Amino acid sequence: MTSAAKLRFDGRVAVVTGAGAGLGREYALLLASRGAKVVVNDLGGSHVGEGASQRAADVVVEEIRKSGGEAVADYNSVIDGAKVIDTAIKAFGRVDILINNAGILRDRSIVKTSDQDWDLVNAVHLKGSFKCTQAAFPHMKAQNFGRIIMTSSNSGIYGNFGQANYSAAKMGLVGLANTVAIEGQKNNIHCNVIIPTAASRMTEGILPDILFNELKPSLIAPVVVYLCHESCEDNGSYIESAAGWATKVHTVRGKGSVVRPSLEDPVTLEYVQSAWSKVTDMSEAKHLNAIAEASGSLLEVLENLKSGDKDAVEDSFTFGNRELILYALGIGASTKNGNDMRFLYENDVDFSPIPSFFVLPGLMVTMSSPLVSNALPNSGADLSNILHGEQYLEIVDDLPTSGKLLTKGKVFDVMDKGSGAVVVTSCESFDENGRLLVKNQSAIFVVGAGNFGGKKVPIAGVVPLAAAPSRAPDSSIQYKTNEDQAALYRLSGDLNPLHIDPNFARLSGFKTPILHGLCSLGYSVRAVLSKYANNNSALFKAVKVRFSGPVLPGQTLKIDMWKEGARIHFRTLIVETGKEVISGAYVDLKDSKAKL
Ligand SMILES: CCCCCCC[C@@H](O)CC(=O)SCCNC(=O)CCNC(=O)[C@H](O)C(C)(C)COP(=O)(O)OP(=O)(O)OC[C@H]1O[C@@H](n2cnc3c(N)ncnc32)[C@H](O)[C@@H]1OP(=O)(O)O
Repeated sequence: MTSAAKLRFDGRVAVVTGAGAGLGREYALLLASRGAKVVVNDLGGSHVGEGASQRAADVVVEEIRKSGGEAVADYNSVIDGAKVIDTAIKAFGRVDILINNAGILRDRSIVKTSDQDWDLVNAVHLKGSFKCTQAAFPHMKAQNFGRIIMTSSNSGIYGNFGQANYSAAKMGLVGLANTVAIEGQKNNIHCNVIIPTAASRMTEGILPDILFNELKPSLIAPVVVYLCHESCEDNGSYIESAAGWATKVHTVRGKGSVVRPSLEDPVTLEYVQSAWSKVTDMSEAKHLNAIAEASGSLLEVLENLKSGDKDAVEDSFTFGNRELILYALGIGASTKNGNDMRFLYENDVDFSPIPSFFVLPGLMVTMSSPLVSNALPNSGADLSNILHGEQYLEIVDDLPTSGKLLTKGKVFDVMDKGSGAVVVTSCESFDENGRLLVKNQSAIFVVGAGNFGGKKVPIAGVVPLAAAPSRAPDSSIQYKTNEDQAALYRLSGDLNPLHIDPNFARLSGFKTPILHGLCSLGYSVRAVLSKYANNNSALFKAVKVRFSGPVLPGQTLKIDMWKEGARIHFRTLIVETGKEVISGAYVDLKDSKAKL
């Protein structure tokens, strides 16, 4: 990565503040060595802002002149920015580059920070940079060229104990740069931020020796001086640099969440609490380039609230081999069964997802949002009173073995069943190309939340159960679940403590933890697939079940099946007790000529 021509600054005039030592001195020397005429500004005070001496600036000017460069000294405080810039105009007739570098430290913990400590640090860093920039700006505008650097710090970006005044000033400089960059854009005036970590009189005693020795200002200077070159197109960038390394730094914003159900609703504390994990989720954080993008996305939020889908939520779901295999293990697939290898080994030629895996995106959206509790007028729903009542899953398009799905979910129906309320949610999951892959419809039985005067019967569109034929089952398969089945299954995403924590299970009215309904569903789908589809996932179209009774981990499931054309009716019983736990259920298979 070497460039043929040396980058030059001939004809350019640069003002470097605080150039008597450290970083500023390195900038001044490098600029001068590449042909720039340099104003070496330094008040010559101590690093805590005491005293003044012309020596610091003079020494650097002398150094530049000895090497054949052109430089003048300026001893003004940066707070008198007009005077600093005037030095450049008087000596060289123009100003092209301004590196706001001067700074002091007055470290104190917040309680001990005096007004004077606060004012002085902010005055030198923030006001000084403002005053110098303000004075240089009209000259740059007139010549249609300018390069301005603001010096920030990780102390501002991340905070640092004992540096409240300095942190505030350093973050203030980021804000100042943001606006100067916008105001200068049309006149080719670029303003960028450097976030240096350098060994200097300000960092001595703060950084460990081994690091301090490696943080030479000379290793940062080329990065900053490059930002000042006419060929550098960055404007409004924050560049962090240290020890011969540099990176761009971004602010990012999460995807966020609405914190009220609709435009007509107020924001309540409880709603905020229920949405908090989404508010603080940074997994889909993005950098925004302009304030217009920030306000534009707010308008979109308002439009969505206005468009009426007040209970609509969405979430992303990422999966790959690991998730598919973990799920298969969670519903009892085993390497002992050769035909299960396609679900357990990513290098198997027929590696494929067990289709019931795709209940998970819908489950995750439903459980991670306040959809269900917001659907109920009085009593809310929480993990202690919800049971999975029914599930419908339909595969719409070919299933991938990895990807990121966007799932949109909403409340579809609410019923008052007396002993409880039933909330039906419907979710659609799309791949990254916007292709609809699966539909889920779930009925959640909220124990004790009935009797609110609601209707009892479902609206059209709630997928009905289907009674099994009255003859004896055509076939049956038994699977013994493991004592730790729920402990394994929960790793696929449903972390409801009802399935693992004995105390929580008692709170929910069960003697011991019960198995996830979707785990029993997975076992049942495996039975149908193995008996009627040779474990070929591509033949699976849809499944509908009602969870009519709880299953305990360790119990044996018996799946009775009846084949009626492409529909396989089934029920699932517990062998040890004879109780039916899945009722009115069926799997619809695709025509057997479906592509494999
Ligand atoms: C995607 C989102 C997923 C959300 C997942 C939730 C998180 C998960 O971690 C939770 C779980 O996995 S829980 C485990 C799986 N589920 C179960 O074990 C529940 C088993 N079912 C029961 O115990 C009872 O059916 C019971 C208790 C549900 C109902 O029994 P009863 O109170 O005795 O009701 P009953 O008198 O039989 O019937 C009253 C009316 O309610 C309807 N109904 C009954 N069972 C239903 C069920 N499972 N789903 C939906 N509706 C149901 C009946 O039809 C009846 O209505 P109507 O009077 O109109 O005929």
